[in-house]
Amino acid sequence: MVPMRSLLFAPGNNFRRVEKALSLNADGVIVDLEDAVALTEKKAAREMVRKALEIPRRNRLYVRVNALDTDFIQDDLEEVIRPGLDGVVLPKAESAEGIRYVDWLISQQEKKHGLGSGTLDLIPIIESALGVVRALEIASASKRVSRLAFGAIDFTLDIGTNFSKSGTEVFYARSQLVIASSAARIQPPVDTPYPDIQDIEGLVADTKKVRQLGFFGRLVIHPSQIQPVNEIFTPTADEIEHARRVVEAFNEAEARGIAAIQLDGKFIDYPVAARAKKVLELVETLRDKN
Ligand SMILES: CC(C)(COP(=O)(O)OP(=O)(O)OC[C@H]1O[C@@H](n2cnc3c(N)ncnc32)[C@H](O)[C@@H]1OP(=O)(O)O)[C@@H](O)C(=O)NCCC(=O)NCCSC(=O)C[C@@](O)(CC(=O)O)C(=O)O
Ligand SMILES: [Mg+2]
Repeated sequence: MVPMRSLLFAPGNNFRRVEKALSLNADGVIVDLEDAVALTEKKAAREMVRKALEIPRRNRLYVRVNALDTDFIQDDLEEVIRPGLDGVVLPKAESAEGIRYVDWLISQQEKKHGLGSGTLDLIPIIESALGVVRALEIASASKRVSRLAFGAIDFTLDIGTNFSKSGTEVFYARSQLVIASSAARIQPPVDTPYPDIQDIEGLVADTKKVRQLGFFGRLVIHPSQIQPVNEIFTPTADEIEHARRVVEAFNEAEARGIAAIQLDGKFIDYPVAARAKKVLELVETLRDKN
């Protein structure tokens, strides 16, 4: 599993920002060809993505192409899929057929550029009512789909409201993405960008809330959002210590034929121990990455 705690967007027509994004500690960078790029700049932005692929980096590099209902997507994919690109982010994903079509377009480019078949990752952004309703079929449409992402600003526009600090209006959609991802056996979803760049306290509170809902990782739009988001998706020393004790105590009990014990007054059984093992696995993956 590739840990994707933070995915930083950088506008595809602003090379300085793309360069800077690639030098920061976001787990992934998404060079945007869609909404952050004016119609007149779309072509130039594709060239920037190719230039960006030559920059040494520690993070995974994705490109957000334009949506399926635009005239841009085919050329976007043709002109930006090159060795070094890790994946494609598809905005406004609404159907399994759409995902399969994009999967096929990506496969053509993989063949053309000598990339292994299926190497490129695909992250659909669910940001409409129809996308939320069809989340499971979108998540299951191609082996290439590693995880879904949520886009709350377009989503709330679609359902006729706005993305509020309380997030009441997106609670159902967020949970639907978590459940669909789990049912499709893909990675947990990545949450929407938090638009109030100056409100780090609000970002932290909202991100802790979505972690509890079952998300892993968040789209970010400004360098100041990377560290707080990375921290929330990194187990703390106390969480690691607790997970170690749970696994140790459970393994000992299991060896004696017991599968229900208590530790510090709390009940431990198979699913509790499995959860603790997952925490330790995440710690190992993050260690391998650094
Ligand atoms: C918001 C703002 C313009 C503010 O700029 P400002 O210049 O005022 O910020 P400052 O604080 O002055 O920057 C201080 C220093 O950081 C550098 N710096 C800033 N941002 C950086 C960055 N991202 N990457 C690298 N570097 C960066 C800057 O260059 C400067 O560097 P330096 O000069 O060296 O000091 C800027 O952040 C920005 O462009 N963000 C990305 C916007 C974007 O890609 N949006 C599209 C994707 S979201 C989307 O589409 C979601 C969704 O799909 C979801 C839904 O549906 O819900 C939808 O539809 O909405
Ligand atoms: Mg959007």
